[in-house]
Amino acid sequence: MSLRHSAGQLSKRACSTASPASASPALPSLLLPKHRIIQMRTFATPVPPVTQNAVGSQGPTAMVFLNMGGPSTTDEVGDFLSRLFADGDLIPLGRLQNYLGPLISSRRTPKIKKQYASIGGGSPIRRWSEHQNKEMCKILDKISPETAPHKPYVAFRYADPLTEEMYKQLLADGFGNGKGGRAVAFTQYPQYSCSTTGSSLNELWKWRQRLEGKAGRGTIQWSVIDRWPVHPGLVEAFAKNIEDKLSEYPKERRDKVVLLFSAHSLPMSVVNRGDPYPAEVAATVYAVMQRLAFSNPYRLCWQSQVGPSAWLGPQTSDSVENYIAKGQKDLILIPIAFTSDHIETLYELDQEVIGESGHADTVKRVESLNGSPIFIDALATIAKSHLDNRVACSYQMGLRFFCRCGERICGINANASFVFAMIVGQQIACWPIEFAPYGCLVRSANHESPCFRIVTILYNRQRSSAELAVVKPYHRIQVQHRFNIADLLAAFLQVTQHSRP
Ligand SMILES: C=CC1=C(C)c2cc3[nH]c(cc4nc(cc5[nH]c(cc1n2)c(C)c5CCC(=O)O)C(CCC(=O)O)=C4C)c(C)c3C=C
Ligand SMILES: [Fe+2]
Repeated sequence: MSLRHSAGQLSKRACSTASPASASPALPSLLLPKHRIIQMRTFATPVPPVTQNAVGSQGPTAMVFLNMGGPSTTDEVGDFLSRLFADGDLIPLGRLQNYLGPLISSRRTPKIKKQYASIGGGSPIRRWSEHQNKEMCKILDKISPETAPHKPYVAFRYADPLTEEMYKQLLADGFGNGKGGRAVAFTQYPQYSCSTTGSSLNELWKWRQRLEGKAGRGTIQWSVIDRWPVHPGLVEAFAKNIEDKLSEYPKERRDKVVLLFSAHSLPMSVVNRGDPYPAEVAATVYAVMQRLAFSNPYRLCWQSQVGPSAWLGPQTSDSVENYIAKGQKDLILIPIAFTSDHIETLYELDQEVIGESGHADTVKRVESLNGSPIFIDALATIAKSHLDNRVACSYQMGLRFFCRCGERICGINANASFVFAMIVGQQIACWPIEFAPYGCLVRSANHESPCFRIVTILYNRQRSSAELAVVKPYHRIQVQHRFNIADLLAAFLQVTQHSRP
């Protein structure tokens, strides 16, 4: 079997035709030498893709843009903030979430309303997201006819259209409901954070379970584009906008303009648990500078911290102040972690940082990617290679447990005696259940995710052994193998290291 077949296909096959025993060979293979693992891949049988029409296309394909969203009008600010402060993936308030969340959001609403009023009465993110997705789908129809037609959908975490609304629309449009069909969840955060993309995926998965969890066969086959921090098209789009802005400075000063990349900050508590976002943002910055042949001095700084806790620095506003105080007044601000304009570019950077710098003629900001044709082409290229590769998600997703971001979601405490595993293609990822991704899934009747084949491993702490059980909906757990949990984890790490494409 080609590695390129999606785990979704594997899971569908396993669920619809096989007894639990048919899923077992992949796991023992982890304990085998590498050549045996590769051999096993070639034995498996390819599964034809789901087709929804009779003319040979695998389409339609739903292309679902995930993002946080923003209030389109000032009247929506209250709801936007109350959803945002209710999200424990973004702002973990523990047991006090339901009490403190509404309190903080209602206190914050008047101030934030004024900010949205001053940028034209709302966030442009919905307009840009719909435009970018529509244009990307037009390109995809041309470059990927085998998965056409591509249908654009937007799922926001805190504003309309919410994930629930998008999912219901998908079902109304003929996806799922026994017909299967393919949908790609395409995060619009280029760099992965558990607080952003992670939160959107958990929300998507929650609604998938609610709306399709009991549907059985013919549910939507999901796969995920979870990050794309150094895609050449993204890098080119940023670089082009920077070159355009640099050209506004007189030639003799141009090389000395300091490029100040600015990304939304993260609380240090999130950084310290290993969230990949800071490293991925830095990777984008370095790739852009490489493309610019390091034409200018540059720095990365962080903006928009909220509340009194420690956040990743230096703060963008402090950096600008310091450079100006030292006589460096030619500065270009480059928002590097968001793909369209929003309150942090239009209000915080333009009005606060630049407006209050006293040097609005020499401190400038590059255009956000918004309608950039280079950027929209890049989106199409990223989507095309994802569709071609038929992988469920990036390898990085399997290591999500290292940053412990599933701990809270799962609601199972750290002493839980379960290990959770998923098979991604022919790979296996596993981790203590309290760190499992899509934690809600573990509690659901149907142990199958949109992307992954799920197996559960019951871990017996006293015996330090584990029992692999394939959990089928409405079936008793069937124990199939016993093995040492340390071996299993070691094998997992070995497999992921050796079998990257
Ligand atoms: C990559 C971008 C972002 C990361 C990472 C991120 C993390 C993060 N944000 C908060 C708290 C708030 N963010 C708010 C607004 C907001 N955040 C981002 C992007 C990221 N946030 C954007 C683009 C926006 C604005 C949306 C728009 O206008 O379209 C807000 C609300 C505004 C406010 O009250 O100041 C809060 C609150 C945390 C705690 C966090 C990391 C854990
Ligand atoms: Fe934020």
